[in-house]
Amino acid sequence: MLTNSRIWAVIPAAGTGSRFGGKLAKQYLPLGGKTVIEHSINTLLARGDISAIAVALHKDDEVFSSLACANDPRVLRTTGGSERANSVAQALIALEEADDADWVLVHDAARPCVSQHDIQQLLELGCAHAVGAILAAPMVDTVKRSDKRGDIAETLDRNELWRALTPQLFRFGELRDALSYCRERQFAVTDEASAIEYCGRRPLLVEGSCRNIKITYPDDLAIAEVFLSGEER
Ligand SMILES: Nc1ccn([C@@H]2O[C@H](COP(=O)(O)OP(=O)(O)OP(=O)(O)O)[C@@H](O)[C@H]2O)c(=O)n1
Ligand SMILES: C[C@](O)(CO)[C@H](O)COP(=O)(O)O
Repeated sequence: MLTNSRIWAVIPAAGTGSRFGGKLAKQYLPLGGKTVIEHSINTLLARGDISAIAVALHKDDEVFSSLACANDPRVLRTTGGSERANSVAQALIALEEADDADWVLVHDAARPCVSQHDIQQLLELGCAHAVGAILAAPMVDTVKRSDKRGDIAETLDRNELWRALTPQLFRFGELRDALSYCRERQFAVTDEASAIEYCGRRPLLVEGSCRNIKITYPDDLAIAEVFLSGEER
């Protein structure tokens, strides 16, 4: 057993996909015979040790209820907010039975290619860590910082740089309080780890597959199709 505490999950799915474009939000686009979000949710549902999954939906969402996973007794719905962090905070509130010491995995609806292997690694290492952990991918390119004109200001040491992925794993109460702390101070929080970091804590980086892409632009969908095609995950 990974932990004596329960494990819950949150799927922020209230975004409008402004960078992707199109009429239908990217989480509902078809991908390998399902929608993008169904891959993300089904991969978590396939684990028997997740007590429930709270999905944060856009206030005008009319699609989610038509998906098969919407009828799963472990899938709860709530309305998200204008920023991703607000959507996550709302979803935590929806998990009414969670205790502060329980663990919660937060995973973007828009990351349909996450593997069971990477989730298992995250849980094994994260539940053994004092703060929690996130999946992340080491930087493979040479990285530049630009100045205001767009000229190169410096070349960064990529050996210290990682791209933050999801899922991200934290104690339920600590994450709720960290998000609230940052919201009150209007700190920019683009992932759960940054909220925890603002509170002076240092989560663990767990190396995950670079196939765990976020569908952000249209080309990403074609890449995800290739990653998911006929593959044992
Ligand atoms: N207010 C928001 C914004 C984003 N998300 C979710 O957070 C994940 C990652 O966000 P991103 O890829 O930025 O999605 P969008 O906000 O939809 O895209 P964009 O920034 O291009 O508008 C997605 O699953 C998205 O649905 C959310 O729940 N609530
Ligand atoms: C949480 C996240 O997926 C980590 O990379 C990301 O920060 C969310 O997406 P956004 O593009 O920053 O909204």
